[in-house]
Amino acid sequence: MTTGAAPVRQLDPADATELRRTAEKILAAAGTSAASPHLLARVAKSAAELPGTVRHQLRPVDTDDGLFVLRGLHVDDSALGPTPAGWAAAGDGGAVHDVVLLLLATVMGNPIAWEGQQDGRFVHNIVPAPGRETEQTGAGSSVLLSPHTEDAFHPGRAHLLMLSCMRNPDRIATTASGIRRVRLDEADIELLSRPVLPILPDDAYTEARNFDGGPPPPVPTLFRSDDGLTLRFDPAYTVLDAASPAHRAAYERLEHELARVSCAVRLAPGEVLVVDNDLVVHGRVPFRARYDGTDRWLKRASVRVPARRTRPLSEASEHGYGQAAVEAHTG
Ligand SMILES: O=C(O)CCC(=O)C(=O)O
Ligand SMILES: [Fe+2]
Repeated sequence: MTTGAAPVRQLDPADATELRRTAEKILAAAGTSAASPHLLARVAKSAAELPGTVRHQLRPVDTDDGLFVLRGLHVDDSALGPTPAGWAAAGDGGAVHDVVLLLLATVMGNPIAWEGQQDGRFVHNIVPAPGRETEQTGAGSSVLLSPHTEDAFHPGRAHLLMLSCMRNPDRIATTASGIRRVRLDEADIELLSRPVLPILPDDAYTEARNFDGGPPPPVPTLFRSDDGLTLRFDPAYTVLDAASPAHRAAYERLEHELARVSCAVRLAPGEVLVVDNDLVVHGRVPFRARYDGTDRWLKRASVRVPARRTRPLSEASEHGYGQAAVEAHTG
């Protein structure tokens, strides 16, 4: 694993101030950062009016790493309040940062929410939760969160994932591995491009896990899009028994390659990691939660980018385990 390799984009201090003020105004008018038509309409309008310099820093991911770190947002630790003990306790904690992230996400595309996750909010709180230390979700801590595509089980999953850092005193790393950096031979790519392996909903989706509207669809792990190789990968929730020994061996080689090219991103307050969810799998190293109000705290937004062609057309017929992504902005 390497460290410090992520491309950095520096936000102008004046732009950071503008983002903060805009978010404060929106929050004052909406009263909460929870999803509402009023909030979303204000965000859409304000995002369209942001300066060209902000837009430039939020241009699409443009390197084979498939990610960048945006630096320079304001986070005042003393004004933030204690880190909540789990997302359910977060409520409007750090709400102004939710709105800043929603503005940034709206510049990059169309933010999505899931009815069944974190009360349908468009910005999720990623904090360790007592009793859930060993989970393979953002609530976990003591175990390695293994590299995964976000919401890999679903055809409506995000194209971009944005992680905005509120605090991270122990400099705990998010990990990221780009498919364009791995070395695999043609035979492995061919095998892994076959739709063989079902990916089940993760533990954050209780309702989807009880879905009985059809068998889990087998999906390809790799896809050669017009734009280059992309992946859909979540070993912790993949039914590997569905594959032949040769297929499983290829899958294992891919896992090893992703580990080999993995880089560690230790987010600091005011930084936002943007990963292309079709090019990069992300995870998190294990850590010991503090549960004293000073824990690591990230805000997360998921974004769809209209007219992207990085996925197989066959995804359109998947049932998505009865879950539907809600788009923030329509029309
Ligand atoms: O905690 C992290 O750095 C990443 C967690 C994660 O996988 C996510 O928020 O989607
Ligand atoms: Fe994730």
